[in-house]
Amino acid sequence: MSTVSPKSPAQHRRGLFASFLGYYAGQMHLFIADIVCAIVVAGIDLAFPQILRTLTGGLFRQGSDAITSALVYLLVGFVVMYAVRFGCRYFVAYWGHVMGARMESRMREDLFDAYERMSLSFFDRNKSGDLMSRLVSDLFDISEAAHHGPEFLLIGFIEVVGSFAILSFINVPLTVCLGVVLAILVVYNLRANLQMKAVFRENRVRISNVNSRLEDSLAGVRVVKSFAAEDVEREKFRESNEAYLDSKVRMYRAMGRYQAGIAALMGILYTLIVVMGGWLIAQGQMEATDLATYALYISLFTTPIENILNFTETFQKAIAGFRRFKEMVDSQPEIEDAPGASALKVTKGAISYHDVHFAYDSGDGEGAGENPEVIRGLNLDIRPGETIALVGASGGGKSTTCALLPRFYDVDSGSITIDGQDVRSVTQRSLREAIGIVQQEVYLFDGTIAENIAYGNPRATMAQIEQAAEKANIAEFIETLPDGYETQVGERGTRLSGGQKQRIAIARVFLKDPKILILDEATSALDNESEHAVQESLASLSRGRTTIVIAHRLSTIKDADEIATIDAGRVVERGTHEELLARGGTYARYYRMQFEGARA
Ligand SMILES: Nc1ncnc2c1ncn2[C@@H]1O[C@H](COP(=O)(O)OP(=O)(O)OP(=O)(O)O)[C@@H](O)[C@H]1O
Repeated sequence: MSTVSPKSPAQHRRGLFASFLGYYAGQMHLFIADIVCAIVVAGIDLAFPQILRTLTGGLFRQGSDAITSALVYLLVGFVVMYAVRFGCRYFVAYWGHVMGARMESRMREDLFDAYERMSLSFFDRNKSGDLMSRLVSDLFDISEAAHHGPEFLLIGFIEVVGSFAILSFINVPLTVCLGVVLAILVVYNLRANLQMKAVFRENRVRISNVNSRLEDSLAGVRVVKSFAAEDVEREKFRESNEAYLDSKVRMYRAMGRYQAGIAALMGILYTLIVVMGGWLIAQGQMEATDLATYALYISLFTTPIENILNFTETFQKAIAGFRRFKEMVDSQPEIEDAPGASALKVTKGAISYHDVHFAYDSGDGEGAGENPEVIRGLNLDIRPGETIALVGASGGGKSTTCALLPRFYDVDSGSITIDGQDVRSVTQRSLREAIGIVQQEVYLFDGTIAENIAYGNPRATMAQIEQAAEKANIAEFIETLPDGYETQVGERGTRLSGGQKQRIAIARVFLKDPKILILDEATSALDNESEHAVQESLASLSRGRTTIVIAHRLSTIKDADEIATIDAGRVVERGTHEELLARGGTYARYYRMQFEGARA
């Protein structure tokens, strides 16, 4: 399992906040300017009703000449004030968003780095749709909160405190009444927030299910088409889409109730103020101008509170998103280089498995001991330059045996050595550089043929790429293409045949030129003709390299130097093709089954 250092909840919250603040680094100038602009906007908004109060209370009661000359100053003053407000608003809306987008971009890079760092078992446990939704929607929520948060909170705080002070100055009894309604509003909001949190969480899970469904269906589109299973896929997608819709409906119901509740409270507040204010005016305890000004300040007082309360939705999503983000970027890969690990030195290419035990971690929280062992005391010595074929029943552990060599997973006990060096004691980079893998499933990246052959070696020259293609028996085909090596292979190599993709994968390994080779059912998916061509390329690739081959078609491996039969995670017999046939054991039985099956 990935590990996160244990911390108390308070420490965890502080750490989370500190690391969130860390993403403002390098943007401080924008952050400060954003805050200054926000303060200016809040100040101007606060000043306006007070100016109006002064005018209606004093100036507008003087003669028309005095009003006319004052209006010119007033006009100039208002133009300047609103021009400044316009500039500040623009800055907050534009640069504030840019700042948020830059933070989001940095977080996206950090998250992608974390994904790249993770061991294979992490990807066994996590759905790619979920990982994608973290990269897209979570980070968007965080960036929104990062830039709107300080601005809303600060403008809101200044307007609320400023207008409350002015409201209290204008009329105390009315402000007491306002305070009571405000207290109810806050309690109401806190309760509604608790309910909404659960709805948001559910909503997030549902959208990641939709993403996973979509991912799955698009990745398996060929299987879908070949089974004419579009309706099945549609139905599965409809289910997760409807579940998402349901959760959205619940979310909007909760939000609707919440906002309607706020509107009702505001209605009650205004009614109370007008009735109480009217009564105070009738009693001669308040001026009509003051009541009008009071009403204007109420909206300055309550609008930011509403904004802040509404913002809590974004804020909550951002907190949940940032927590998930941090959990991911702080996770340590299960497989790491040992302290002081040295580079692997392959002198001859001898491989040894010593009493290896291994179980896949099911990721359900159980300890490794609870998971069924797939490799159970496997011993295997492979001589330098030898080609050894692993055969055996499906699920016996052949692919797992191979996956342990480049440390895609770590053994639970026992050890694997290359030229006497434990694979856990050397750097993963040097280990994986020494091993070339050709699998049944070839993955080509969207790009040109040349880019795909040179994958992992961006410094490869065109001559080297062509030479690798030559050795893999694919150069001739590439040269017939109008764009040659610059031909786009399409997403996952969809524009190429299985055999062509396979030979491009082989060319990749030729270019890499590793000392050790793993061929995991590299030809099983091909027809006889393609298999023959690929087989030739593989034979030339394995020359002079220690090679482990897994193949179900025994005809393709009978030329191997040795064959090891693996059953239930152990090597049960080993020898040359002839020796094993003569022994009449498991291999001989498989061979007869396939041979007779082919003749039947
Ligand atoms: N990533 C994984 N997570 C959990 N279990 C796995 C994983 N990969 C394989 N297994 C399980 O490990 C066992 C051995 O699988 P493995 O692929 O090594 O067998 P194999 O001999 O190569 O089979 P085949 O010939 O069918 O490819 C199987 O029971 C399989 O279900």
